[in-house]
Amino acid sequence: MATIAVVGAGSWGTALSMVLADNGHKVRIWGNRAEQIQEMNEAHTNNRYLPGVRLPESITGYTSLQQALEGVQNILLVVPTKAYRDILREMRELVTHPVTLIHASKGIEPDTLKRISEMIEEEMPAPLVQDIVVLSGPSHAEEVALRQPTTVTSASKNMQAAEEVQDLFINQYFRVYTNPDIIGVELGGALKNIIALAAGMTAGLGFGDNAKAALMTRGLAEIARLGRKMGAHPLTFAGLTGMGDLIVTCTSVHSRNWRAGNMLGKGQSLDEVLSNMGMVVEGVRTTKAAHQLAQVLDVEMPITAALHGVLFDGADVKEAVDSLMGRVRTHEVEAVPDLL
Ligand SMILES: NC(=O)C1=CN([C@@H]2O[C@H](COP(=O)(O)OP(=O)(O)OC[C@H]3O[C@@H](n4cnc5c(N)ncnc54)[C@H](OP(=O)(O)O)[C@@H]3O)[C@@H](O)[C@H]2O)C=CC1
Ligand SMILES: O=C(CO)COP(=O)(O)O
Repeated sequence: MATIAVVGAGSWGTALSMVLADNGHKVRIWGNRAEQIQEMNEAHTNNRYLPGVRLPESITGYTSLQQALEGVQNILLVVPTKAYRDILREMRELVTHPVTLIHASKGIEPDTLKRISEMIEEEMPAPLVQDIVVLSGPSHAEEVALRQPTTVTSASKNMQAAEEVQDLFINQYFRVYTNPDIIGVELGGALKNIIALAAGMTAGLGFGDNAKAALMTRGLAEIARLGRKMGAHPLTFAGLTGMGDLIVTCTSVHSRNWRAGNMLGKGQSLDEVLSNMGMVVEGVRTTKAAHQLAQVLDVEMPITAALHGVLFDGADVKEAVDSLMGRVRTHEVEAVPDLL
């Protein structure tokens, strides 16, 4: 059994710590708020992020990053994407031997247009980090913490590392597959948040399941279009980290992105929505990044562009829907014209 450091004590870091603890591993979870770490160590709860859930006693909270990381072989990084650069810079001063860095976050950095594994490579190059493994899939923390059946994917350029991470996490309620397509896995997890925001918005406007299905299907088409251009394997988008995560995020009451979109659709401002949420809504920054990527790589992403207009350029939500519905008519499947 291993000792694993989990950096990030929010909902997902805590739920994944529970999976590791259930598998017999010792977990050192790091968070930056002393009162929260004290609660985790003494009451074995994390009520702000997972209310009503009791944590296994083999999870120990740390406020010292140095102590949490000392001597471990595996580090699981689960902070919001915007915190990555700072935390990685702190970590590189503390890590003394080559580690496997597992990340379970979902986002793309605006302006640099980097995926998370690329940020890790930049900030903690080899030999500090031996392997990078991404853990992603349709998995709301609230359900994992109740030990409800969940499936995810472990992706790495090094399949042996992906399999080692599969071994750490897999159990009877948490089934882990492997996939070598780290680009597709990271993009699917990050980009579905954009579509979930849009799906929440249409629900907020009072539209029904037809609109939701349209967004999910056409959303997947534009995710795959960008993904192919970025070197992902197209089939990854039909899997857990593509279609699977799109389904769960666009249809679950747990999704922060869907709920944020819903509030926007009902007329709240972006600032109001983000301050009421109290948890990370990754899709907002990722919309900015994906819109930039679409422009740089010349990929058509109409839903992303419409959402970008609403979030950052003051466009009206209803008008954004009208403009999407009124686009120039086209084929559904891009390969079809070649076949005719
Ligand atoms: N929740 C879920 O079901 C899932 C989430 N994810 C992904 O996991 C990542 C983390 O999300 P999640 O745990 O849900 O987020 P939460 O909002 O639940 O928690 C965020 C955590 O990160 C900490 N944090 C925020 N900013 C910083 C910072 N600058 N430095 C260090 N720590 C910071 C917060 O600390 P504090 O409390 O002090 O603010 C908190 O512990 C996201 O990328 C998300 O997309 C992926 C799959 C499922
Ligand atoms: O990624 C997730 C589920 O797989 C969590 O989505 P939200 O961040 O929208 O809650």
